[in-house]
Amino acid sequence: MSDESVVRADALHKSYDDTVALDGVSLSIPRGEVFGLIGPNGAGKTTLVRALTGTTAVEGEVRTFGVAPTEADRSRVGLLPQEFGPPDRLTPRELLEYYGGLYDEARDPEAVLADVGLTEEADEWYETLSGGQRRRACVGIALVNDPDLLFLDEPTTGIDPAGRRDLWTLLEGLAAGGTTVVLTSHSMDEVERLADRVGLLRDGRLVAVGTPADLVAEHGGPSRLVVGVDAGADDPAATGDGESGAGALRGAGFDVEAGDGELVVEGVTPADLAGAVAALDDAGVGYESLTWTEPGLEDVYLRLTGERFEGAFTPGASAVDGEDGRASTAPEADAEVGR
Ligand SMILES: Nc1ncnc2c1ncn2[C@@H]1O[C@H](COP(=O)(O)OP(=O)(O)OP(=O)(O)O)[C@@H](O)[C@H]1O
Repeated sequence: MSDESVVRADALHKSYDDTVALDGVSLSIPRGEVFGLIGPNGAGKTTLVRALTGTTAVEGEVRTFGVAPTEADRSRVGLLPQEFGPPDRLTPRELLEYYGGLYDEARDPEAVLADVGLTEEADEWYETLSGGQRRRACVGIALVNDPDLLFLDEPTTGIDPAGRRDLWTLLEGLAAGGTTVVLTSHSMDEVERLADRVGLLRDGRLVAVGTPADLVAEHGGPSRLVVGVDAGADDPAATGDGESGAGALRGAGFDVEAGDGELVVEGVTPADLAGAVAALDDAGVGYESLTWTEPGLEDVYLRLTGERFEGAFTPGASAVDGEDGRASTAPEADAEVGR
């Protein structure tokens, strides 16, 4: 592994009685990288963060800045644990002053408050803040020593969409300035946007590591066109007579799987879309919706963990309304998986 690594782990193992939390995890994270850790509940993400920060003992070797985490210069490391409860009867400003006072040098609390969007709530007790505001305060505490290495265990849980985007912009700026970030999250859009590389943990093992694009290309599966049809109006058993949606699409050369109220065509490229729509229109087939979906990190997650969940948007999905034919972009993916 490279000597340039800010974080390096070799063959980490950790068990709690019969529960294997880490089962041979090795990784190397270079300076300035945002490394996203994803995986189902109980996969070992928090245990890995704790191992990398020296807050739990593990078998194997961990190095941060080339030394054991317990030996590393703590002024260079920021940690936002998954569960962190600072004193309730302090305000965000007081919390930042307090935690900043633990270091020889700390950032100006006002600047940190601005970074995490708490300037207006700076003088309210922590206990009176909303859940998302509390989480922002906790993120601020992790930033107060201006760390070179930042561990964030589910940092945006409970933070509203605008606040999440603000925080993402902040983290992108930190990474651009050379801060190394280890981020665990159940939000696939968060990880897909922020992470240079992603590690997927399952049962204590890193089962895939790569850039989001590489993981999607390798494990994401094909793009899909789903045509929503009135179940009664389309004949799922149609074999290409041109009178049903399935037949029309098959007649145009598409491999169609017909289900209850929907026709699914896999591997449709953007260039194929117009042909599919034309085939349906030419055959006079009525349809309720057309949804074209590119695979995203969420598909990688679902495929590699074998998990399924209902009602989630998929990153990159766009829809064409069957009524007026206008293309529209689906709401940005905000699926939280594994919860
Ligand atoms: N202190 C502990 N004592 C006993 N078992 C533990 C302890 N900490 C974690 N475990 C177990 O180790 C496994 C990994 O837990 P961990 O918290 O690392 O998972 P995670 O991926 O962070 O999960 P989540 O997404 O729910 O936060 C789980 O089976 C968990 O029950």
